[in-house]
Amino acid sequence: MKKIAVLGAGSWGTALALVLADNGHQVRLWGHRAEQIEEINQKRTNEKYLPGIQLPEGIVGYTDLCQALDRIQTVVLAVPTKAIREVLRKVRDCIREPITIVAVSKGIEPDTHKRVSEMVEEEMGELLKDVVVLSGPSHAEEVSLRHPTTVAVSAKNMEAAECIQDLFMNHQYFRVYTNPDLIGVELGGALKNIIALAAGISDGLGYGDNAKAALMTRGLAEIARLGCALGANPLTFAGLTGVGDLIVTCTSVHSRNWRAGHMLGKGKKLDEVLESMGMVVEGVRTTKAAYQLAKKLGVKMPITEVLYEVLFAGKDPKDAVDSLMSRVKTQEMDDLMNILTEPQR
Ligand SMILES: NC(=O)C1=CN([C@@H]2O[C@H](COP(=O)(O)OP(=O)(O)OC[C@H]3O[C@@H](n4cnc5c(N)ncnc54)[C@H](OP(=O)(O)O)[C@@H]3O)[C@@H](O)[C@H]2O)C=CC1
Ligand SMILES: O=C(CO)COP(=O)(O)O
Repeated sequence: MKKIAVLGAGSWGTALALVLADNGHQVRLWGHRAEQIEEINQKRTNEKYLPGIQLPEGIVGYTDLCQALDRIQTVVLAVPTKAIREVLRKVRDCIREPITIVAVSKGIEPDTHKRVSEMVEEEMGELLKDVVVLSGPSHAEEVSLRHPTTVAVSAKNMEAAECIQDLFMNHQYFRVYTNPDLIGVELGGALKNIIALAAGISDGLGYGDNAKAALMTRGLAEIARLGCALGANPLTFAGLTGVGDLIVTCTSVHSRNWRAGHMLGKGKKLDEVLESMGMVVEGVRTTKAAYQLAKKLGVKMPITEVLYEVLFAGKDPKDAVDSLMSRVKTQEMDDLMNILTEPQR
């Protein structure tokens, strides 16, 4: 039995706290809203983020970050990517010994183009023992119902990743693989959110399965192109953190990214969509980061480019689809063959 702190009492932090508590660990779930933490401790529910779920006794809610981190060696970081730097700066003020951070957020930072593990390294410096990334097809809503789920963990230090594999592995419903390709694991989880937004738009416009299959397949091609330009192993994109997460996010009503896209396709404006969601839609910031990266590296990402125009330049979603369909003819496997035959960085 270990003591673990989970930072971020939203959907994913609470669902992962539940897995860890089911595995017999003592879990301190930190959140910044007093009334929500009181609800977790008094009623054993977190109705806003996981309606109808009864939380195990092994989870104790905290609003005081330093208390939550007292004598803790392993921290699960489950806040939106936008909040990571701010939260880690507070963490640094609470601890004296290096800790292991399990990073479960999915995104790329605009402008710096940092992956989550890179942001963690930058912010924690010498107070970081290891950063392990956990990613894969895993909606919090289904994990909290204890429905069978698979994820992968990755790190520069694979021994640390194996320890985290053991921590989360639950033989009834939560199966954890290791994957040594840290870059690929992080990029697959972050970039699929862009395609999920696009798939939601397509569904919102009333297009059918053909259009969504096209977006998912050609989306995976552009994820792999950018990923490989950044040093990922192309095979990772055929795994859980690549196509696996792409499937779950593009085809599920649980997905916040798909739901936001669906509203955009129905004609709502981005601001009102984000306001009405009440939960993080990571794909919006990641679209900006991927658009910038694609331009910088000269990587073709047509779906990301038109989505960027829809989100940030007022392009009509229907016109975005038309501009994708009217592109010059090309050979389907051209770039993919280059990825598979050229040595990766
Ligand atoms: N939900 C899922 O199924 C999965 C999510 N993820 C990833 O996990 C990350 C978190 O997502 P998710 O849990 O869904 O997001 P939610 O929107 O459900 O929850 C985010 C939580 O973080 C809190 N938060 C936001 N900013 C801060 C801050 N500055 N300080 C402290 N707490 C803060 C929010 O508080 P408040 O209530 O005040 O907004 C909320 O409790 C994302 O990167 C997402 O991509 C990964 C896999 C699955
Ligand atoms: O990453 C997820 C599932 O694996 C959750 O996706 P959303 O953030 O779109 O809900």
